[in-house]
Amino acid sequence: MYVARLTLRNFRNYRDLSLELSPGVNAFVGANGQGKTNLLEALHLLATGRSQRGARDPELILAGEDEMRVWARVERAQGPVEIDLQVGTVLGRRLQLNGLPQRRMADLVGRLAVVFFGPDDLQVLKGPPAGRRRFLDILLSQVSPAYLHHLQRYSRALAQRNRLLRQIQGGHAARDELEAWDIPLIESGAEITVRRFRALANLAPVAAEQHRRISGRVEDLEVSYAPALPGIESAAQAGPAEVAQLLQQELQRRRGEEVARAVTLVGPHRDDLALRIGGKDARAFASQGQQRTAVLALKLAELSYMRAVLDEPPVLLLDDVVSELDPDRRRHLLRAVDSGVQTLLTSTDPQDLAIRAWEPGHRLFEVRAGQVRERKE
Ligand SMILES: Nc1ncnc2c1ncn2[C@@H]1O[C@H](COP(=O)(O)OP(=O)(O)OP(=O)(O)O)[C@@H](O)[C@H]1O
Repeated sequence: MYVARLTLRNFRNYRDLSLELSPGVNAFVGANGQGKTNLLEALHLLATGRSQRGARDPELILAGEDEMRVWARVERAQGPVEIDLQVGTVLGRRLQLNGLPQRRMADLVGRLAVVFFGPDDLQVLKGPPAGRRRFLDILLSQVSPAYLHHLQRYSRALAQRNRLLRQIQGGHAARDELEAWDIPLIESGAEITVRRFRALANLAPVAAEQHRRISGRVEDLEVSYAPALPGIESAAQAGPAEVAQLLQQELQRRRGEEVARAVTLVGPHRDDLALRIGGKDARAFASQGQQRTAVLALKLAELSYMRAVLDEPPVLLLDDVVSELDPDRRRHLLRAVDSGVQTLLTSTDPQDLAIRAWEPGHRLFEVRAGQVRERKE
Protein backbone atom coordinates (compact mmCIF):
# COMPACT_ATOMS: atom_id res chain seq x y z
CA MET A 1 0.00 0.00 0.00
CA TYR A 2 1.06 3.60 -0.33
CA VAL A 3 -0.16 7.07 0.51
CA ALA A 4 -0.70 8.89 -2.77
CA ARG A 5 -1.74 12.21 -1.27
CA LEU A 6 -1.64 13.78 2.18
CA THR A 7 -3.57 16.95 3.00
CA LEU A 8 -3.28 18.85 6.27
CA ARG A 9 -5.31 21.78 7.56
CA ASN A 10 -4.42 23.46 10.83
CA PHE A 11 -2.46 20.39 11.88
CA ARG A 12 0.48 21.25 14.21
CA ASN A 13 2.49 23.93 12.39
CA TYR A 14 0.80 23.29 9.01
CA ARG A 15 -1.95 25.70 8.03
CA ASP A 16 -2.58 24.26 4.60
CA LEU A 17 -0.61 21.54 2.91
CA SER A 18 -1.30 19.16 0.10
CA LEU A 19 1.44 16.72 -0.78
CA GLU A 20 1.65 14.20 -3.55
CA LEU A 21 3.91 11.36 -2.51
CA SER A 22 6.00 8.86 -4.40
CA PRO A 23 5.08 5.17 -3.92
CA GLY A 24 8.79 4.69 -3.22
CA VAL A 25 11.06 6.85 -1.11
CA ASN A 26 10.07 10.31 0.12
CA ALA A 27 12.79 12.15 1.99
CA PHE A 28 12.07 15.27 4.06
CA VAL A 29 15.00 17.42 5.01
CA GLY A 30 15.10 20.55 7.11
CA ALA A 31 16.50 22.09 10.26
CA ASN A 32 15.22 21.14 13.72
CA GLY A 33 11.70 22.14 14.64
CA GLN A 34 10.47 22.83 11.10
CA GLY A 35 7.71 20.22 10.96
CA LYS A 36 9.31 17.03 9.61
CA THR A 37 8.16 14.80 12.47
CA ASN A 38 4.71 16.40 12.31
CA LEU A 39 4.24 15.00 8.81
CA LEU A 40 4.97 11.45 9.96
CA GLU A 41 2.79 12.03 13.00
CA ALA A 42 -0.16 12.85 10.72
CA LEU A 43 0.19 9.45 9.05
CA HIS A 44 0.67 7.64 12.35
CA LEU A 45 -2.54 9.28 13.53
CA LEU A 46 -4.45 8.12 10.45
CA ALA A 47 -3.09 4.59 10.82
CA THR A 48 -3.58 4.03 14.54
CA GLY A 49 -5.80 6.86 15.80
CA ARG A 50 -2.91 7.98 17.97
CA SER A 51 0.14 10.19 17.81
CA GLN A 52 3.40 8.26 18.16
CA ARG A 53 4.45 10.91 20.69
CA GLY A 54 1.34 10.26 22.77
CA ALA A 55 0.11 13.80 22.12
CA ARG A 56 -3.42 14.69 23.17
CA ASP A 57 -5.85 15.99 20.56
CA PRO A 58 -5.68 19.73 21.43
CA GLU A 59 -1.91 19.66 20.93
CA LEU A 60 -2.42 18.52 17.34
CA ILE A 61 -4.38 21.64 16.40
CA LEU A 62 -2.50 24.66 15.09
CA ALA A 63 -2.13 27.12 17.95
CA GLY A 64 -4.97 29.65 17.91
CA GLU A 65 -7.32 27.44 15.85
CA ASP A 66 -10.06 25.16 17.13
CA GLU A 67 -10.23 22.51 14.46
CA MET A 68 -7.79 20.51 12.36
CA ARG A 69 -8.10 18.04 9.51
CA VAL A 70 -5.84 15.29 8.23
CA TRP A 71 -6.81 13.62 5.00
CA ALA A 72 -5.06 10.94 2.97
CA ARG A 73 -5.66 8.92 -0.13
CA VAL A 74 -4.23 5.45 0.34
CA GLU A 75 -3.73 3.13 -2.62
CA ARG A 76 -4.27 -0.45 -1.52
CA ALA A 77 -4.17 -3.74 -3.39
CA GLN A 78 -7.97 -3.97 -3.26
CA GLY A 79 -8.54 -0.33 -4.26
CA PRO A 80 -8.12 3.21 -2.94
CA VAL A 81 -9.25 4.34 0.53
CA GLU A 82 -9.75 7.95 1.52
CA ILE A 83 -9.34 8.61 5.22
CA ASP A 84 -10.49 11.97 6.54
CA LEU A 85 -10.06 12.76 10.22
CA GLN A 86 -11.21 16.02 11.75
CA VAL A 87 -10.44 16.96 15.32
CA GLY A 88 -12.05 19.93 17.05
CA THR A 89 -11.66 21.34 20.53
CA VAL A 90 -15.45 21.47 20.84
CA LEU A 91 -16.69 18.90 18.33
CA GLY A 92 -14.19 16.18 19.17
CA ARG A 93 -13.24 13.68 16.48
CA ARG A 94 -15.07 13.01 13.24
CA LEU A 95 -14.04 10.33 10.79
CA GLN A 96 -15.00 9.79 7.17
CA LEU A 97 -13.95 6.85 5.04
CA ASN A 98 -14.38 7.24 1.30
CA GLY A 99 -16.65 10.21 2.00
CA LEU A 100 -18.94 8.33 4.41
CA PRO A 101 -19.16 9.46 8.05
CA GLN A 102 -18.24 6.71 10.53
CA ARG A 103 -19.71 6.31 13.99
CA ARG A 104 -16.83 4.46 15.58
CA MET A 105 -13.25 5.69 15.72
CA ALA A 106 -12.07 2.06 15.72
CA ASP A 107 -13.15 1.92 12.05
CA LEU A 108 -10.10 4.03 11.30
CA VAL A 109 -7.72 1.22 12.15
CA GLY A 110 -6.72 -1.17 9.39
CA ARG A 111 -7.12 1.27 6.49
CA LEU A 112 -3.53 2.46 6.54
CA ALA A 113 -0.80 0.41 8.19
CA VAL A 114 2.51 1.93 9.25
CA VAL A 115 5.77 0.91 10.84
CA PHE A 116 7.21 3.86 12.71
CA PHE A 117 10.87 3.98 13.66
CA GLY A 118 12.09 7.00 15.58
CA PRO A 119 14.81 7.95 18.06
CA ASP A 120 12.65 6.89 21.04
CA ASP A 121 12.53 3.33 19.69
CA LEU A 122 16.25 3.03 20.29
CA GLN A 123 15.44 3.12 24.01
CA VAL A 124 12.78 0.44 23.84
CA LEU A 125 15.16 -2.32 24.89
CA LYS A 126 16.35 -0.69 28.08
CA GLY A 127 13.25 1.30 28.90
CA PRO A 128 10.28 0.17 31.01
CA PRO A 129 8.14 -2.82 29.90
CA ALA A 130 5.28 -0.50 28.86
CA GLY A 131 7.26 0.55 25.77
CA ARG A 132 7.76 -3.06 24.71
CA ARG A 133 4.08 -3.88 25.26
CA ARG A 134 3.15 -0.81 23.21
CA PHE A 135 5.32 -2.12 20.37
CA LEU A 136 3.25 -5.31 20.30
CA ASP A 137 -0.08 -3.55 20.81
CA ILE A 138 0.41 -1.07 17.96
CA LEU A 139 1.61 -3.80 15.63
CA LEU A 140 -1.25 -6.21 16.42
CA SER A 141 -3.99 -3.56 16.52
CA GLN A 142 -3.10 -2.53 12.99
CA VAL A 143 -3.46 -6.02 11.55
CA SER A 144 -6.28 -7.37 13.72
CA PRO A 145 -9.54 -5.53 14.53
CA ALA A 146 -10.27 -8.32 17.05
CA TYR A 147 -7.04 -7.54 18.91
CA LEU A 148 -7.90 -3.84 19.00
CA HIS A 149 -11.38 -4.66 20.33
CA HIS A 150 -9.95 -6.78 23.16
CA LEU A 151 -7.27 -4.23 23.94
CA GLN A 152 -9.82 -1.43 24.29
CA ARG A 153 -12.15 -3.61 26.35
CA TYR A 154 -9.27 -4.70 28.57
CA SER A 155 -7.98 -1.15 29.10
CA ARG A 156 -11.44 0.05 30.10
CA ALA A 157 -11.92 -2.84 32.52
CA LEU A 158 -8.47 -2.29 34.00
CA ALA A 159 -9.03 1.43 34.56
CA GLN A 160 -12.47 0.82 36.12
CA ARG A 161 -11.17 -1.97 38.27
CA ASN A 162 -8.27 0.11 39.57
CA ARG A 163 -10.67 2.92 40.40
CA LEU A 164 -12.94 0.51 42.23
CA LEU A 165 -9.99 -0.95 44.16
CA ARG A 166 -9.13 2.54 45.37
CA GLN A 167 -12.76 3.06 46.42
CA ILE A 168 -12.78 -0.29 48.26
CA GLN A 169 -9.57 0.64 50.05
CA GLY A 170 -11.12 3.94 51.07
CA GLY A 171 -14.24 2.14 52.32
CA HIS A 172 -16.49 3.60 49.59
CA ALA A 173 -17.28 0.38 47.70
CA ALA A 174 -17.78 -3.32 48.42
CA ARG A 175 -15.34 -6.06 47.42
CA ASP A 176 -17.90 -8.09 45.48
CA GLU A 177 -18.37 -5.20 43.03
CA LEU A 178 -15.02 -6.24 41.52
CA GLU A 179 -16.58 -9.28 39.91
CA ALA A 180 -18.32 -7.26 37.19
CA TRP A 181 -14.92 -6.03 35.97
CA ASP A 182 -13.21 -9.39 36.40
CA ILE A 183 -15.16 -10.81 33.45
CA PRO A 184 -13.92 -8.44 30.68
CA LEU A 185 -10.48 -8.37 32.31
CA ILE A 186 -10.20 -12.17 32.15
CA GLU A 187 -11.84 -12.71 28.76
CA SER A 188 -10.03 -9.96 26.86
CA GLY A 189 -6.85 -10.49 28.88
CA ALA A 190 -6.78 -14.12 27.70
CA GLU A 191 -7.34 -13.12 24.05
CA ILE A 192 -4.57 -10.51 24.22
CA THR A 193 -2.16 -12.98 25.81
CA VAL A 194 -2.76 -15.73 23.25
CA ARG A 195 -2.50 -13.34 20.31
CA ARG A 196 0.74 -11.83 21.61
CA PHE A 197 2.27 -15.29 21.99
CA ARG A 198 1.23 -16.26 18.46
CA ALA A 199 2.57 -13.04 16.94
CA LEU A 200 5.90 -13.51 18.68
CA ALA A 201 6.18 -17.06 17.43
CA ASN A 202 6.13 -15.57 13.91
CA LEU A 203 8.13 -12.46 14.68
CA ALA A 204 10.99 -14.02 16.64
CA PRO A 205 12.59 -16.10 13.85
CA VAL A 206 12.44 -13.16 11.42
CA ALA A 207 13.98 -10.81 13.99
CA ALA A 208 16.68 -13.40 14.67
CA GLU A 209 17.45 -13.76 10.97
CA GLN A 210 17.60 -9.99 10.45
CA HIS A 211 19.84 -9.71 13.46
CA ARG A 212 22.21 -12.35 12.15
CA ARG A 213 22.48 -10.48 8.88
CA ILE A 214 23.04 -7.07 10.45
CA SER A 215 25.49 -8.24 13.08
CA GLY A 216 27.36 -10.41 10.58
CA ARG A 217 26.32 -13.62 12.37
CA VAL A 218 28.27 -12.66 15.45
CA GLU A 219 25.46 -12.87 17.97
CA ASP A 220 22.00 -14.36 18.22
CA LEU A 221 18.93 -12.35 19.10
CA GLU A 222 16.20 -14.21 20.94
CA VAL A 223 12.87 -12.50 21.35
CA SER A 224 10.13 -14.05 23.44
CA TYR A 225 7.00 -13.15 25.31
CA ALA A 226 7.62 -12.93 29.04
CA PRO A 227 4.38 -13.29 30.99
CA ALA A 228 4.35 -12.22 34.62
CA LEU A 229 2.36 -15.31 35.59
CA PRO A 230 4.11 -18.71 35.47
CA GLY A 231 2.25 -21.37 33.51
CA ILE A 232 0.72 -18.90 31.07
CA GLU A 233 2.89 -20.05 28.18
CA SER A 234 1.61 -23.62 28.08
CA ALA A 235 -1.94 -22.40 28.70
CA ALA A 236 -1.60 -20.00 25.76
CA GLN A 237 -0.64 -22.90 23.51
CA ALA A 238 -3.90 -24.62 24.46
CA GLY A 239 -6.02 -21.48 23.85
CA PRO A 240 -7.84 -18.50 25.43
CA ALA A 241 -10.11 -20.62 27.64
CA GLU A 242 -7.10 -22.17 29.39
CA VAL A 243 -5.45 -18.75 29.88
CA ALA A 244 -8.73 -17.34 31.21
CA GLN A 245 -8.89 -20.11 33.78
CA LEU A 246 -5.38 -19.34 35.03
CA LEU A 247 -6.08 -15.61 35.19
CA GLN A 248 -9.26 -16.24 37.15
CA GLN A 249 -7.50 -18.47 39.69
CA GLU A 250 -4.75 -15.95 40.15
CA LEU A 251 -7.23 -13.09 40.61
CA GLN A 252 -8.96 -15.08 43.33
CA ARG A 253 -5.67 -15.88 45.01
CA ARG A 254 -4.42 -12.30 45.01
CA ARG A 255 -7.67 -10.49 45.77
CA GLY A 256 -6.60 -9.54 49.30
CA GLU A 257 -3.28 -8.17 48.06
CA GLU A 258 -5.02 -6.22 45.28
CA VAL A 259 -7.36 -4.58 47.76
CA ALA A 260 -4.46 -3.77 50.09
CA ARG A 261 -2.40 -2.22 47.27
CA ALA A 262 -5.42 -0.79 45.40
CA VAL A 263 -4.13 -1.92 42.00
CA THR A 264 -4.82 -4.77 39.58
CA LEU A 265 -1.94 -7.24 39.87
CA VAL A 266 -2.98 -9.90 37.35
CA GLY A 267 -3.20 -9.71 33.55
CA PRO A 268 -1.23 -8.94 30.37
CA HIS A 269 -0.62 -5.33 31.48
CA ARG A 270 2.06 -6.88 33.72
CA ASP A 271 3.76 -8.84 30.93
CA ASP A 272 6.91 -8.00 29.02
CA LEU A 273 8.91 -8.82 25.95
CA ALA A 274 12.22 -10.54 26.72
CA LEU A 275 15.22 -9.90 24.49
CA ARG A 276 18.44 -11.81 24.77
CA ILE A 277 21.54 -11.02 22.76
CA GLY A 278 24.19 -13.72 22.62
CA GLY A 279 22.36 -15.47 25.46
CA LYS A 280 22.40 -12.44 27.78
CA ASP A 281 19.50 -10.30 28.92
CA ALA A 282 19.60 -7.28 26.61
CA ARG A 283 18.03 -5.00 29.21
CA ALA A 284 20.94 -5.43 31.55
CA PHE A 285 23.85 -6.01 29.19
CA ALA A 286 23.32 -4.56 25.73
CA SER A 287 25.71 -1.84 24.62
CA GLN A 288 24.48 1.13 22.55
CA GLY A 289 25.52 -0.58 19.34
CA GLN A 290 23.90 -3.89 20.29
CA GLN A 291 20.68 -2.07 21.17
CA ARG A 292 20.60 -0.37 17.81
CA THR A 293 21.14 -3.62 15.96
CA ALA A 294 18.46 -5.41 17.98
CA VAL A 295 15.90 -2.62 17.56
CA LEU A 296 16.59 -2.40 13.86
CA ALA A 297 16.13 -6.18 13.57
CA LEU A 298 12.84 -5.92 15.49
CA LYS A 299 11.58 -3.12 13.25
CA LEU A 300 12.47 -5.02 10.08
CA ALA A 301 10.72 -8.08 11.53
CA GLU A 302 7.66 -5.92 12.26
CA LEU A 303 7.68 -4.78 8.65
CA SER A 304 7.84 -8.29 7.25
CA TYR A 305 5.23 -9.60 9.73
CA MET A 306 2.76 -6.89 8.72
CA ARG A 307 3.54 -7.41 5.07
CA ALA A 308 2.77 -11.13 5.39
CA VAL A 309 -0.46 -10.67 7.37
CA LEU A 310 -1.78 -7.85 5.17
CA ASP A 311 -0.57 -9.39 1.94
CA GLU A 312 0.94 -6.04 0.99
CA PRO A 313 3.64 -3.89 2.57
CA PRO A 314 2.77 -1.26 5.18
CA VAL A 315 4.18 2.27 4.91
CA LEU A 316 7.53 2.78 6.63
CA LEU A 317 8.04 6.00 8.60
CA LEU A 318 11.66 6.68 9.54
CA ASP A 319 12.01 9.67 11.80
CA ASP A 320 15.54 10.91 12.15
CA VAL A 321 17.00 7.44 12.50
CA VAL A 322 19.09 7.13 9.37
CA SER A 323 21.69 9.49 10.82
CA GLU A 324 21.69 7.53 14.10
CA LEU A 325 22.88 4.35 12.42
CA ASP A 326 26.38 3.49 11.29
CA PRO A 327 26.95 2.82 7.56
CA ASP A 328 26.47 -0.94 7.89
CA ARG A 329 23.16 -0.77 9.74
CA ARG A 330 22.04 2.02 7.42
CA ARG A 331 22.65 -0.23 4.44
CA HIS A 332 20.43 -2.95 5.94
CA LEU A 333 17.66 -0.51 6.59
CA LEU A 334 17.86 1.04 3.16
CA ARG A 335 17.77 -2.36 1.53
CA ALA A 336 14.39 -2.97 3.16
CA VAL A 337 13.36 0.47 1.93
CA ASP A 338 14.28 -0.41 -1.61
CA SER A 339 12.06 -3.46 -1.77
CA GLY A 340 8.75 -1.94 -2.78
CA VAL A 341 7.93 -0.35 0.57
CA GLN A 342 6.72 3.25 0.51
CA THR A 343 8.99 5.12 2.86
CA LEU A 344 8.83 8.58 4.37
CA LEU A 345 12.00 9.56 6.08
CA THR A 346 13.25 12.70 7.76
CA SER A 347 16.69 14.07 8.34
CA THR A 348 18.39 17.34 9.14
CA ASP A 349 21.22 16.49 6.78
CA PRO A 350 20.53 15.64 3.13
CA GLN A 351 23.98 14.06 2.89
CA ASP A 352 23.22 11.27 5.31
CA LEU A 353 20.20 10.20 3.34
CA ALA A 354 22.50 8.90 0.62
CA ILE A 355 19.58 9.77 -1.56
CA ARG A 356 21.38 9.60 -4.85
CA ALA A 357 22.04 5.93 -4.35
CA TRP A 358 18.34 5.16 -4.38
CA GLU A 359 16.04 3.93 -7.04
CA PRO A 360 14.59 6.44 -9.49
CA GLY A 361 11.21 7.82 -8.53
CA HIS A 362 12.21 8.97 -5.04
CA ARG A 363 11.21 12.48 -4.04
CA LEU A 364 13.16 14.90 -1.94
CA PHE A 365 11.31 17.62 -0.04
CA GLU A 366 12.52 20.55 1.95
CA VAL A 367 10.61 21.45 5.11
CA ARG A 368 10.77 24.94 6.51
CA ALA A 369 8.38 26.45 9.09
CA GLY A 370 5.37 24.39 8.09
CA GLN A 371 5.97 24.72 4.34
CA VAL A 372 7.06 21.83 2.15
CA ARG A 373 8.74 22.30 -1.21
CA GLU A 374 9.98 19.64 -3.55
CA ARG A 375 13.67 19.94 -4.20
CA LYS A 376 14.90 19.01 -7.64
CA GLU A 377 18.44 17.71 -7.63
N1 LIG B 1 -0.19 22.77 17.79
C1 LIG B 1 0.82 23.43 17.22
N2 LIG B 1 0.62 24.65 16.66
C2 LIG B 1 1.63 25.30 16.06
N3 LIG B 1 2.88 24.84 15.96
C3 LIG B 1 3.14 23.64 16.50
C4 LIG B 1 2.13 22.87 17.17
N4 LIG B 1 2.69 21.74 17.61
C5 LIG B 1 3.99 21.79 17.24
N5 LIG B 1 4.27 22.93 16.59
C6 LIG B 1 5.55 23.36 16.04
O1 LIG B 1 6.04 22.35 15.19
C7 LIG B 1 7.47 22.38 15.23
C8 LIG B 1 8.02 21.02 15.55
O2 LIG B 1 7.89 20.23 14.44
P1 LIG B 1 8.52 18.79 14.34
O3 LIG B 1 8.44 18.10 15.65
O4 LIG B 1 7.89 18.16 13.17
O5 LIG B 1 10.04 19.18 14.09
P2 LIG B 1 11.13 18.49 13.19
O6 LIG B 1 11.23 19.24 11.91
O7 LIG B 1 10.86 17.04 13.10
O8 LIG B 1 12.40 18.78 14.03
P3 LIG B 1 13.53 17.81 14.66
O9 LIG B 1 14.52 17.64 13.56
O10 LIG B 1 14.04 18.64 15.78
O11 LIG B 1 12.86 16.56 15.09
C9 LIG B 1 7.89 23.34 16.30
O12 LIG B 1 8.29 24.54 15.69
C10 LIG B 1 6.62 23.52 17.10
O13 LIG B 1 6.56 24.78 17.67
